[in-house]
Amino acid sequence: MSKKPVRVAVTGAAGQIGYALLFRIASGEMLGKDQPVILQLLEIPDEKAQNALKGVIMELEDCAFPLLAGVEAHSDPMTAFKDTDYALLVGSRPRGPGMERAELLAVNGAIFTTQGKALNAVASRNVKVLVVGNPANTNAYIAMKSAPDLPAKNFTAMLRLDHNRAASQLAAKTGKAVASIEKLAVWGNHSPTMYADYRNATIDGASVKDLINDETWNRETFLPTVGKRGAAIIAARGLSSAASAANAAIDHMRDWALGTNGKWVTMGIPSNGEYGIPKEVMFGYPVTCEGGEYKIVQGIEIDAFSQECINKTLKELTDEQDGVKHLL
Ligand SMILES: NC(=O)c1ccc[n+]([C@@H]2O[C@H](COP(=O)([O-])OP(=O)(O)OC[C@H]3O[C@@H](n4cnc5c(N)ncnc54)[C@H](O)[C@@H]3O)[C@@H](O)[C@H]2O)c1
Ligand SMILES: O=C(O)C[C@H](O)C(=O)O
Repeated sequence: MSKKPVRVAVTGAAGQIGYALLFRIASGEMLGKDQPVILQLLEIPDEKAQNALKGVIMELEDCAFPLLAGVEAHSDPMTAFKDTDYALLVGSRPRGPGMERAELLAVNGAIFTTQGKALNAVASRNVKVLVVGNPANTNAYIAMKSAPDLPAKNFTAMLRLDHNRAASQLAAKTGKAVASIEKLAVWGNHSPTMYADYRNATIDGASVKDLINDETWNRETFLPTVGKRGAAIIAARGLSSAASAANAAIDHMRDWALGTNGKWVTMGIPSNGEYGIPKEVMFGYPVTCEGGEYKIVQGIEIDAFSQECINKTLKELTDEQDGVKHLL
């Protein structure tokens, strides 16, 4: 018997990430090739944006996806999020050249108060929320704090693009297949302060740290390359990453919903005090997923350099949190 359709809300659906994301969700790449979906798409109540959304919906229809059980266009989060099982909060302004993501808080932060409240009021009580819009960690924190009737653990931020970027850099450095990399972690904020940590990573069982054996490369090339990759893409494309961001969103939700078979992935999640991070800070952690739940990888040794990196990214996040108190 075929499965009951699930409801997937996507905001910013007519934007560039939306365009790279929706067709893959509708084709079953996110929730499985046997899971029908109803797309509940949100755009701003502006004629141009709503027209663009209509065009995207026409294209979705023209794909005749067997798993697409319905598509709805919305301009109000209170209807877009009704009974939704999954919510991908993409809609918000991207940064331009020369900006840091934190500078977007002033223009984007309030979106997540409104949308958190709407999720609180009308979404499924088990909704899984992924915040993509930047600055993703603090926007996810705002949404979580604006939805007190939903479990805090249901709110997550996207660090998966950083995880995938780090894996790809390590594959290139070692000349090994990216799929063979295990036990990689990215700690903290989706910003240049993030700490991509390959101390425990393995390739076909061998230590990546031993294979590379170059701490200067780690500190002076790898960490800045991964941390500043978003800016490098903006400089090259004139626009922020879209296809790779959509791909990371698919990876994040698929792994959360369907499990990782013990493999470590990175998710931005509200801390419960793990690794000394204060409760509720939306922090990038290595996790494994099973049965629709994520679990932080425990027992990782934090050496002095790692602690220094974690402290730096934590400080940035707590400063961002302090700066949005007026929105909560
Ligand atoms: N976390 C990550 O790894 C990551 C990666 C890439 C991009 N991003 C961020 O994702 C966001 C979207 O990027 P994009 O390239 O798709 O931008 P875009 O400008 O192409 O599209 C954004 C869309 O969101 C819509 N929108 C704005 N406010 C909205 C609201 N309140 N409700 C619903 N829709 C709204 C806009 O009308 C627009 O169509 C940006 O903030 C960007 O910085 C995050
Ligand atoms: O860097 C940006 O502003 C977009 C995105 O967060 C990215 O990492 O590519």
